[in-house]
Amino acid sequence: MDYLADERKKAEFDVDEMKIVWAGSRHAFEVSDRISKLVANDPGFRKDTRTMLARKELFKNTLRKAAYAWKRIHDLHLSEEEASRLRFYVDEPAYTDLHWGMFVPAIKGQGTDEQQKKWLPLAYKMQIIGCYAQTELGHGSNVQGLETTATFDPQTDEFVIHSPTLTSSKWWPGGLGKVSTHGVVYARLIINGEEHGIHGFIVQLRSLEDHLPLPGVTVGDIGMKFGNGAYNTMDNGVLRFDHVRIPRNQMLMRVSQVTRDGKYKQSDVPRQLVYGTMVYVRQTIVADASCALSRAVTIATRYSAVRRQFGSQNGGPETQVIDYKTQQNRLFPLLASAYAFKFVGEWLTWLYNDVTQRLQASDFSTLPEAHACTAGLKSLTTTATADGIEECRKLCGGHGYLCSSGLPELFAVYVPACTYEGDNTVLLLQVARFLMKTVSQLGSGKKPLGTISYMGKIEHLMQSRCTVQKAEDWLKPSQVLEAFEARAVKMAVSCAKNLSKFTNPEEGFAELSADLVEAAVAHCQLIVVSKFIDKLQQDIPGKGVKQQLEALCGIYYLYLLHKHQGDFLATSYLTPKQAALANDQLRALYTKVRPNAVALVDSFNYTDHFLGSILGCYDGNVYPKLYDAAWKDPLNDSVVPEGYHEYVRPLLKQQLHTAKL
Ligand SMILES: CCCCCCCCCCCCCCCCCCCCCCC/C=C/C(=O)SCCNC(=O)CCNC(=O)[C@H](O)C(C)(C)COP(=O)(O)OP(=O)(O)OC[C@H]1O[C@@H](n2cnc3c(N)ncnc32)[C@H](O)[C@@H]1OP(=O)(O)O
Ligand SMILES: Cc1cc2nc3c(=O)[nH]c(=O)nc-3n(C[C@H](O)[C@H](O)[C@H](O)COP(=O)(O)OP(=O)(O)OC[C@H]3O[C@@H](n4cnc5c(N)ncnc54)[C@H](O)[C@@H]3O)c2cc1C
Repeated sequence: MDYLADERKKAEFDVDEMKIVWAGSRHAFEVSDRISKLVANDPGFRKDTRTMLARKELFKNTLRKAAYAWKRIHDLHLSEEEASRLRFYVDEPAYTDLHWGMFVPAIKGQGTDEQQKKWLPLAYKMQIIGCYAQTELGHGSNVQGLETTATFDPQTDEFVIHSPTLTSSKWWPGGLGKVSTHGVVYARLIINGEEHGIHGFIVQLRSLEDHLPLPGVTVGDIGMKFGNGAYNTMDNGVLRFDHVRIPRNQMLMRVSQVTRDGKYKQSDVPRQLVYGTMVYVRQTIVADASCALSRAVTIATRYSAVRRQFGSQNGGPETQVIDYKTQQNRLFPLLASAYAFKFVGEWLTWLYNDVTQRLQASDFSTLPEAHACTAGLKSLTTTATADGIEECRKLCGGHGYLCSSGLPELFAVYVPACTYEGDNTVLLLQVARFLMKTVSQLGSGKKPLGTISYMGKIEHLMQSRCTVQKAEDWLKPSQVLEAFEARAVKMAVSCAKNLSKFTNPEEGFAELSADLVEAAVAHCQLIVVSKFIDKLQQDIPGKGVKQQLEALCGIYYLYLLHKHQGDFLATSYLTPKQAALANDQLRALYTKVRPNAVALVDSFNYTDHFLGSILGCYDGNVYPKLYDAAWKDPLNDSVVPEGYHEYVRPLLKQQLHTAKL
């Protein structure tokens, strides 16, 4: 029986068409739909006991799943797109993520043609397994501060890789702890006593015969991480080198080279390309944020439609908690954010592909913007998604705290995304640097392009005032864009003015860094809002689909406007009355979205297997499932628990000395 059938009947739009919008294309939908069912129906990919397994058992099970996934990919002749969908629906972090997601891209992006020819075929067949070994015990954010050394030995034509201190131990790389045979290891290049900065080197870590560490290599897992199950399926590792020798041609030499006679040469590509793998992964993290958030929102929305508390009249049913405005005000902006992040993720993938093509044609002009966009949007979307998952847990009340809700594990797996691939604050400071540079160049005749083109309208934006007179005026895209542009430009200019008061710009930057981070957030929010609005300019078929997306877009920007009202008011673009009208419009949009809420999360097309949540199951039959699951918990295997006779019974039977106690 479908306990959510009434909700589904209320939908005012074509859910099948919305599924295609969400997937990106009809083809993408068909692939995704087919692979999600394939995974859901395969007992080899079961994951319902994951939070109950001890680490060793959990890890072994992940190794089994990864091998099984690889076999299925081969047996079924899956394409790259299908394999990537399979990884997504298997829904378990594993060493394979780092192999495919960072090791291979690092060789592709930073290796010469010759190096790619040698290493990629081995990596593609998984005859070697690689990780990305950059972070150390002492330094993660400060890449220039890494201590591992790679010293060129001209006698033998080798590099000597060494960990000179405890803090130079590699620490965190995923897949390193127990599985990787190789790593792209980042180290300070030293030639003839002279330092040449951080470079990547392909280093073999373990024997391909018996998997033992090679001489001079000390390697292991760094231990349990946050949450049950969760990211503990991954072997994040520690690694030390004691004068390990590798051939000279294992330095990744696309960006710079070391010749046989020990000369250091720089190609005509910018040295920042050494950071290229991080740009790539940040882009994939943005594309992934909408998936994690939409998953949590699906659970919270379906459950909020099932759950009833208070409000019974004349013995009738109580109120569905989704009908409380407070619930809507917490839930619907997250639903809207999931869609917003989907569209900005699609756009960022386009931007990344564009910059990659330009780099191949030696056009490096858009690299700073690509860096700022990937860094800023990675920060914005992961922070909002991690916070959003936790909010969804609270939206589900007490039951949200049960592992069977799926939300605790989802949060524990997701939250490190705020830290890995760049701490979110550190990344926003990169965006702020980019903004300050842009503002400082405004008078120079250099036209700001792309996501900072609005800075070209600075004079207009500094003076313009909001013209909204009634709540519906907040539905005009041009009005909304101007509001977000004026806020972003005014915050950036205010920071730049304050910075100019310092004689030492670096000191000023450090002192004003909290304001700079806020200016960076305003800029990134503008990007997300503008990409959502751009999406709505496209032809979107299907009854009512565009209207629902317009309502969600409105919720996304009006919620931000309400939350950051202080910024908008402080920059004098808005009056308090106009801010209040924005809030009136926001409430009106909640009412519009309410009957469509369940259908809007159905449009994500997630299987029950993928959701892994009793509260979010498609049929909404929550209570019997919760009740049954409780009895299946291993603690209920026996009526009287182990330890009763040892620890509880003696307490119950003790003779107290003081009867008054
Ligand atoms: C069980 C299931 C099994 C299934 C099996 C299926 C098998 C097959 C399936 C195949 C499917 C594929 C699946 C793939 C999945 C992919 C998923 C990926 C998973 C990802 C997991 C994440 C793991 C985490 C990894 C990491 O964390 S790696 C380490 C990351 N580290 C950081 O991010 C460090 C952060 N710090 C920095 O980036 C920098 O140092 C800094 C930006 C802070 C700069 O600091 P600094 O000020 O010192 O700067 P520099 O002097 O170095 O440079 C300044 C100038 O350079 C510019 N700059 C800086 N960075 C960049 C950049 N990245 N790009 C371009 N330019 C850059 C600055 O702007 C400065 O420029 P200016 O001088 O002009 O101002
Ligand atoms: C689950 C997980 C997986 C990972 N996988 C990998 C991997 O595969 N390979 C790899 O190489 N690394 C990996 N990492 C490491 C990760 O990239 C780093 O932890 C991350 O870049 C943050 O660096 P940090 O740990 O040095 O943090 P720190 O920089 O020490 O941050 C600590 C605090 O200091 C603040 N801070 C730091 N610098 C500044 C500044 N300049 N201004 C203001 N505030 C500042 C930060 O905001 C933060 O609040 C992984 C980490 C995790 C958690």
